[in-house]
Amino acid sequence: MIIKEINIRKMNMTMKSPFTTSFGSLQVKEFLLLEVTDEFGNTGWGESTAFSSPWYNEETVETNLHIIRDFLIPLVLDKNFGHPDEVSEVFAPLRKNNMAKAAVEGAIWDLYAKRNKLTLAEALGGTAKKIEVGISIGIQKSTEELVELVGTYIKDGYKRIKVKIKPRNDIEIIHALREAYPDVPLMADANSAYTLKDIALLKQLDDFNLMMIEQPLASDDIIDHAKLQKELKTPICLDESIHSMEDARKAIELGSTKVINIKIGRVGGLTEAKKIHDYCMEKGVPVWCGGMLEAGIGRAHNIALTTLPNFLLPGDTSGSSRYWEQDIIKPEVVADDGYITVPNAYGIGYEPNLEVMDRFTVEQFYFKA
Ligand SMILES: O=C(O)CCC(=O)c1ccccc1C(=O)O
Ligand SMILES: [Mg+2]
Repeated sequence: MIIKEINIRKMNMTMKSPFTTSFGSLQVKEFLLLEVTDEFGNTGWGESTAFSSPWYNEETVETNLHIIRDFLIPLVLDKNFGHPDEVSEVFAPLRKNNMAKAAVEGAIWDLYAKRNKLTLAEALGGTAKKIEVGISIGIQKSTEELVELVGTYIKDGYKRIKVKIKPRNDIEIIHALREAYPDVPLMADANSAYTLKDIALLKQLDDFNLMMIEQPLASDDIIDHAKLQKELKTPICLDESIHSMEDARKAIELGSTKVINIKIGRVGGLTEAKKIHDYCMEKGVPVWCGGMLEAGIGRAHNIALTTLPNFLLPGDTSGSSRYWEQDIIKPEVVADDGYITVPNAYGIGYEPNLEVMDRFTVEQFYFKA
């Protein structure tokens, strides 16, 4: 397939409610969408998961725009690819900037699947017809409000509840949630808010039968996580620390993690995500699909990835309506009793809703071979 046209949309959408983590609060979401077109007029869509500011990782919407326009597009425009894995190869000499790479590679994966009359899930080798999903809940104003909110999501049927914790907003809320919901599959995500000085406090979490604790220590660490895991019964799951299959290998060899959260953007695209998945499967380490508060295009990519067999735990991919008044795809993603049905249509399986997309597009950049 020859990449003939690329259109970048800079989007600005406001979420229904702010999402608060240990590193800050987010409600207005700026992000990039990419549409690629081949020599026959087939199209594919990708979404960048970088935020406006570099607090989750070092990338931003603006750095992604710079890297995509000035470095990645010249490597793909008017070039011929037999398979999207080759895109990942041509991007490899450029260091990091994984979310920028993933947005371009993701659009080409969708295009590839459509051209070959496959669903994106099939193109990846996934077989699940429906996926189990959980929900990730930000820090709330009070413990009472959190307990109530969690109750509504349990009623909705979400298969796993994840709550954000940070110092002084941890043991008390987990204790309250366990009192209210003794048996619900529950986990906590610290987004790197702790250090090894907090071992005694983190050990208290062992009393609450959590499925796992996500990224308790520094965002670039795998050494201290190994030390912490030796002290904890609760399994550690790494998010921020894993950018590649090599990172996954090292973390698993060191004993820093027992579960891995795979985010397509963080690892540089679906090709690398699949490599991490396959490596973890071989090692008996379960994975699940993380989320970056995506709009419909990114959400659709997450659903396709989750159909691979080692996605053994419910991920963060909730339905569109949990985030947006109106999503940018048709139909919207629906989570029903904690299940999302994998779409049958070719490629990502959802159509772009151009009317809604246009409404939230603030700028476009068009490239033609
Ligand atoms: O609902 C989602 O998309 C996942 C939300 C989430 O947990 C998250 C959202 C923004 C940045 C980081 C994270 C995370 O998984 O750490
Ligand atoms: Mg996380």
